[in-house]
Amino acid sequence: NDTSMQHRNLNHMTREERFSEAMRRTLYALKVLLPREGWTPVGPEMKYLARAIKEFTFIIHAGVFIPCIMSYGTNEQIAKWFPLAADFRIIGTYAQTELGHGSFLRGLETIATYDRANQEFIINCPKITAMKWWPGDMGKSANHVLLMAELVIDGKKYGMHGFMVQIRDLTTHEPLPGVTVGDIGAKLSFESVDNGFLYLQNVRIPRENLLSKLSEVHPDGTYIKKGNQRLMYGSMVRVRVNLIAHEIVMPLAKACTIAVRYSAVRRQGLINPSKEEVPVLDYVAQQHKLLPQVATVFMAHFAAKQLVKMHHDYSLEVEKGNTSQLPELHALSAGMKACLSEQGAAGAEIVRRACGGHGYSCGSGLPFIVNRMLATCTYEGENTVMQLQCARYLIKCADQAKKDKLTGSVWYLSDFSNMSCTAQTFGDLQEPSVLVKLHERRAKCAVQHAGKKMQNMVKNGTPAHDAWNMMATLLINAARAHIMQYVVGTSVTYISELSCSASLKKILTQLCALYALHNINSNCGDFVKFGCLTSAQCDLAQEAEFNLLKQLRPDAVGIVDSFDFTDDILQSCLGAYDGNVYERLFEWAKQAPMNKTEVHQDSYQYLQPYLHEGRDVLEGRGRNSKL
Ligand SMILES: CCCCC/C=C/C(=O)SCCNC(=O)CCNC(=O)[C@H](O)C(C)(C)COP(=O)(O)OP(=O)(O)OC[C@H]1O[C@@H](n2cnc3c(N)ncnc32)[C@H](O)[C@@H]1OP(=O)(O)O
Ligand SMILES: Cc1cc2nc3c(=O)[nH]c(=O)nc-3n(C[C@H](O)[C@H](O)[C@H](O)COP(=O)(O)OP(=O)(O)OC[C@H]3O[C@@H](n4cnc5c(N)ncnc54)[C@H](O)[C@@H]3O)c2cc1C
Repeated sequence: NDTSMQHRNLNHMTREERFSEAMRRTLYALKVLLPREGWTPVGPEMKYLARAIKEFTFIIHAGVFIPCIMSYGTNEQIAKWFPLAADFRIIGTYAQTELGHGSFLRGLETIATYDRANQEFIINCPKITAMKWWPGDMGKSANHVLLMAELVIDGKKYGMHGFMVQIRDLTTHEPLPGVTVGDIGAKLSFESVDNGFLYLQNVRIPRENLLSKLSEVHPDGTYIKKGNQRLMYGSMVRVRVNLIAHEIVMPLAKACTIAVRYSAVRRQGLINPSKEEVPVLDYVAQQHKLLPQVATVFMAHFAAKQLVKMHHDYSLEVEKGNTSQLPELHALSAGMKACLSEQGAAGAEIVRRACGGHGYSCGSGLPFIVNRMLATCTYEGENTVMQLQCARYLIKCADQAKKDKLTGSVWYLSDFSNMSCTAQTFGDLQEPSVLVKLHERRAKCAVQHAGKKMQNMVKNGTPAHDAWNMMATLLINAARAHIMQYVVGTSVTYISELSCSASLKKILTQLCALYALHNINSNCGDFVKFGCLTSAQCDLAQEAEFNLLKQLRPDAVGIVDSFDFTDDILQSCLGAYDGNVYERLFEWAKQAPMNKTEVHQDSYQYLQPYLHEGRDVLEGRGRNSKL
């Protein structure tokens, strides 16, 4: 109810206005919501903040820069930098991606050369492709960067390391000498975020600015490794784990809330010619578009909770020096981020399109969500690259499964029990245990299929790297199958262990079955090819899905209401709680800057001669058109 937190109409603001407004709101919210001395980077308030501020800034500062200080800094470095960053007395970003490289980190070109005489690092972008490009909050806000650069000592390269580099004066906010920095310009979304470019030429930083938890450089230039170097990738694992909830589950929940509510209000056409126009939500085709996406919200939420728990447990182990869980966590987080962002972004577009013309209006709030979700398929590891990382782990585990009993998320690869499906009715295929088994079998076969294809190629003389490249599509499918079985399996377990009313558990179980069946029906080629289902059973799977749509239809609005988004957070004329769609759309349109005046003077000056000629002709005074 605080007017300072009320959303202005973002769609009718310029990019610069949105950038400033997001900064004002974020800092105001932090000041109001999170007392400074008690500020913690994550907590219930932050969850509220994430929901309450449709567009906020300092995402990378809070979500990546600060956690990286914790991950890569020594205790002394954390003691120095964390309090400054937590209180926004310095603003930072995570500068890794370059103009020429984003996925292939070993190709990054920014260099940090150790100058023994002065005990400094000299930072350089040797050519234009080495310029840092994309980091959020970097263009105009950040005065520091956590710069990922190749460490060089006496001409020898030591790989990517993290360096704290100040880029702007703390008094004037002007770029420091050797620093060229700015905003990269308009993007598909994140209008309020100043994703930036950063060109560094002979910028000097003290030796102490190498974040040294995992390695350090002594004054004489001696390089010391201090732990599992793969922990250097740890920040990306953490962000991938956490972004699923905030950038995939929540936006998809908003999109579903808007689309389902609108579909319950929008009447269009007839089902029974003798009856009145129906709400479009009564069309099974509309239910088939919307309800599986609603189910995806819940299943992705349950799986994400499990992944966050896994990351938390892993982090505790890392503190004890045990990094054995890292490979599995990397594979799972990379695969989950890729597959759920793919599903989520596609799902948001499906439900947007299901809202017809008004779904194309920014007044629906849907284009904002769709465009923003598209970015999740690219940042924090481009999806294809992430799916191949997941597949790399699966192929290794499949080889290991031939001699060992596997545990964790890949346990099913060493399960050689009979997995044939005996379903005789569509009801059998709504059983959670049957759906879990089907997904495990499909995943196991997909992984084995990809592995066998590569093995045969190598046996016939193809180099392993070429076999990998040529079978990439099968490997990506195996990664998707693995994640789907993980999502279905963890969701079934989560729901079974949930202490809630029987009626709620029934709905959640139906949603879980709908998610699994929609996935089966969308990939039935795999399920038949790998012998998981017969063609007749595929028909039953479709019947089972349609039956669930019918069962869930009456509760559809209640289910999305349970996401509990306020109208102010949704910012949607179609999804407002009162359902007054048309009045809200009309009011929203009238606020458009184009409607500030009845006549748009700039365009009128061009039109005027033509209008007056038309007037004269119609009033009998003018000459007829040449035509
Ligand atoms: C709200 C909006 C916020 C938006 C914020 C956005 C921020 C960003 O986008 S930050 C930039 C994100 N960029 C990336 O994610 C880059 C993706 N690329 C990579 O992570 C790596 O280049 C790679 C994993 C694709 C390749 O790594 P590389 O070492 O070059 O090569 P390999 O594939 O041979 O891997 C070697 C070895 O290391 C293991 N490994 C790789 N990554 C990780 C990791 N994150 N954690 C743990 N282990 C990792 C990999 O599995 C291999 O292991 P083995 O199979 O045992 O050899
Ligand atoms: C909104 C947004 C915010 C971002 N924020 C940050 C940030 O704060 N900090 C930061 O450092 N970066 C940030 N990034 C950059 C982001 O991390 C990179 O864009 C991402 O890692 C992909 O790298 P790239 O753009 O160089 O694409 P490339 O790596 O050039 O990939 C281009 C395409 O090539 C294909 N490809 C690449 N490698 C392979 C492979 N091995 N196998 C098969 N196909 C492949 C894929 O189709 C891929 O889409 C952000 C990006 C966006 C869009």
